[in-house]
Amino acid sequence: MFKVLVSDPISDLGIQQLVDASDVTVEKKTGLTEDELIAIIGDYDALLVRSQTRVTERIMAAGTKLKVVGRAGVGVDNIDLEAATKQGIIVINAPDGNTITTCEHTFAMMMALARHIPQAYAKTIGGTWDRKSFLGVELRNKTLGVLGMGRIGSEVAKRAKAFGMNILAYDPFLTQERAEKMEVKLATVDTIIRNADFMTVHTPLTPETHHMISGPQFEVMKKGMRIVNCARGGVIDEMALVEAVDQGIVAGAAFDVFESEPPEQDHPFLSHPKIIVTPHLGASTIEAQENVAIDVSEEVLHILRNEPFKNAVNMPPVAPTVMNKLQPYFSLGERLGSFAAQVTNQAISEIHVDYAGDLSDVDTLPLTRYIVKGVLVHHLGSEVNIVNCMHLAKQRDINVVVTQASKSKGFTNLLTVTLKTQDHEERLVAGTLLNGYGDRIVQLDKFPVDIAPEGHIILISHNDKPGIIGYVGTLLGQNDVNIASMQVGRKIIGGSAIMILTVDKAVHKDVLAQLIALPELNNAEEIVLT
Ligand SMILES: NC(=O)c1ccc[n+]([C@@H]2O[C@H](COP(=O)([O-])OP(=O)(O)OC[C@H]3O[C@@H](n4cnc5c(N)ncnc54)[C@H](O)[C@@H]3O)[C@@H](O)[C@H]2O)c1
Ligand SMILES: O=C(O)CC[C@@H](O)C(=O)O
Repeated sequence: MFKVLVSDPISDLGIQQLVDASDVTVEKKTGLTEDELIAIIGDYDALLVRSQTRVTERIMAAGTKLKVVGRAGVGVDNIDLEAATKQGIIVINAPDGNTITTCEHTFAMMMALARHIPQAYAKTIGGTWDRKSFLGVELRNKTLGVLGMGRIGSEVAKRAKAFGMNILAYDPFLTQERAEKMEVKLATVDTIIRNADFMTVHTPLTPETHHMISGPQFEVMKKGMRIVNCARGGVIDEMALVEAVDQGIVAGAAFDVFESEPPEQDHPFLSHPKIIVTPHLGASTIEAQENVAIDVSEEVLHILRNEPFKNAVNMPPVAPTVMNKLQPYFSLGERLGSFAAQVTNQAISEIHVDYAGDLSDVDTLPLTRYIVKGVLVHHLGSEVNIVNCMHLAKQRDINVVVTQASKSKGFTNLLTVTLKTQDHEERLVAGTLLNGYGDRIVQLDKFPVDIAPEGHIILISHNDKPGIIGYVGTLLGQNDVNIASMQVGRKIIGGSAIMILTVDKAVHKDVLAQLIALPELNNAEEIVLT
């Protein structure tokens, strides 16, 4: 008999199939502290949570029988995925069940913002009949900027058209073709900021999206913009937003999520007349809570019964024979994918992986998954794993093409990852596992190189002219950036060249801008491989 613990309020109807299962007993114990959970978790095979329970490393360690943690919802930021993976506990989520509900909440917020509903309500029930203070605006003919065109962003865009809005959309995976199909205009973040009347964010919180709307963006923002965040706190810089509202740049904002939840009592959003808030209610409808609970319960049953499942967000086991041969390459593959994604600036349409040498005659699918995960994780965050990455790539119209047995260029094994974009840009990164030396990147586009794929890397493209190395070294020194290693590569004297520096810490965007401004330097970008 499997024992399932439900530690957050989750829809009864949704978990009915677990309750009805003859091989499962379900117990509900909500509001437990970490220590209380640790004391009992050893008895359970599965734990079902929403967003309140923080499933920490200590809880996982105490869960000696635990096979699966199920999250009734999308975001898994309350679950320590690394600890789960280490313990061999599968973490699953329910990514589709609350999409429409959250999209509808976004509209509720947008309209409440446009028509000052919360402020007008408060005044009216307080006994003041004030019709002058609450002049609103229509959505019709306004431009809506959508940042993040995944499940929720796409549904928002679809509905915004029915309101007669013009939609500018940005997502690193949104191709021109898909944008046209969805009847939205593909735009850059900068274009959206400068032109939209309303802007709504639907991205996960990743290092790249953290404060993606902050001081510099507010400085150039179209005056009078209204902003909605029903995604994750931290995508928009809260303090910079308050300043922008006070300066009259932003006409109003509606937030369902906060950088820290619940926010402190003195959080400026809670008393600002032009900022309206809800307590993370995006997914809180009867329908969505049933949907996510049904989805997650179904998956928990599959896992407990050793049946195939689909929505795992951490690493599933790989067959031992395959594991022995491929495991040494997993980290290299993921880093090559991540490197390639970070140097590709257009929407990716194809991930081409070529295996050569020792890798030309094995079933490389598990390794391909690590590469695809590396490519996607840069933009999609911790939701991507080696189970769902192929599905996520397909959803975004990204072809994954694998070839084997091409020439290994003298290496005993060679992995070559080429990302192709809708604009026919191609970025190629090749790597090898060198006996005794570990992972190396050995080719970047047309240039042979030799880099350890780790830490902070600065990639510079420049013209092969005397003195450039000196300029770069001096500028980085002036900015307190210590160079650990440096390499230059070129095909012909005086032609285009690249310089690759590994440095000891993160490089500020300003320093990259100063590098780009140096003579003969065409571009400088930072790649971070964790
Ligand atoms: N308020 C709530 O209660 C609630 C409910 C459900 C989901 N959410 C949150 O809403 C967000 C979106 O959920 P979803 O289901 O649509 O996820 P999704 O994965 O389907 O879509 C997220 C999209 O963001 C894109 N993205 C990543 N980095 C980007 C960047 N720098 N700029 C623009 N786009 C970028 C990704 O490519 C992806 O297409 C998530 O953060 C999720 O946790 C909140
Ligand atoms: O209400 C919840 O459970 C949070 C929902 C949402 O943030 C999610 O990530 O699914």
